[in-house]
Amino acid sequence: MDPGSREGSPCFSSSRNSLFDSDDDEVEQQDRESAPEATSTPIAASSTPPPIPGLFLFPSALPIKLQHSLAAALSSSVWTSSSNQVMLFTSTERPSLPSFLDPLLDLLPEILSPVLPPPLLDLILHSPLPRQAILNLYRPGMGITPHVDLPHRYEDGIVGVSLVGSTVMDFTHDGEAHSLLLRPGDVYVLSGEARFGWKHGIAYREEDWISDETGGELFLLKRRMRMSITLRRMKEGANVVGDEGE
Ligand SMILES: O=C(O)CCC(=O)C(=O)O
Ligand SMILES: [Fe+2]
Repeated sequence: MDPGSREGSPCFSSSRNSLFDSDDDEVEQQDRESAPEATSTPIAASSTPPPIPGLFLFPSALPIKLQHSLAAALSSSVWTSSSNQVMLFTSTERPSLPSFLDPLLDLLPEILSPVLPPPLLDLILHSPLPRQAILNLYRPGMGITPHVDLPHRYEDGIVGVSLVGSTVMDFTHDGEAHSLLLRPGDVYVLSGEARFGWKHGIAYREEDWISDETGGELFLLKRRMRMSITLRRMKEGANVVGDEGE
């Protein structure tokens, strides 16, 4: 089924450059099946977030039942074509994302409120700006090139949700690098410096070196399939498909 043809579905795009045919130098839509270049030597990742201002990790924030229902909905209604990345947008005409995302959106206040500063929380939860959801499917070996999500197109406060399998997200800035283990059910937020100043990416690998909490013992974690849901607010005027407005 093509979710784009569903009655009342949000604006839908699975084509690579529907919204991103711009000369922005940031990487946006990406082919995640093949590594664009040799991957640098991995740093052992840990589940403790690195000291990057504006990076927040909410470990195991999603109840197992919700993880399963989201993964099941993605499998049955989204990953039905060969595409492994799908973008959904809200707009005035289509103010909601698909209903299978509702339980996640409903839970976000409970997860984020105790930790995030109120203005950031407000932007993420209550902004009238249109919302975008990116749904990504990574098979073992797939990744995403280091990038900054387009700063002119998306607001601060990017929420990421990991499902099914673990991966390692790498953060780089001015020669500094950190790696963070993301487990199923984890939620992360990129804001401020972490969102605008640091690149984030996922190396094209089939396994990751992980260090335990103390930074001591290392073990190799084989990647399984991973699904992710990324939620962002689109800046004013950035939701017009085909009109870059820049
Ligand atoms: O899979 C993820 O958690 C990250 C996805 C991402 O960075 C993006 O789509 O811009
Ligand atoms: Fe990103």
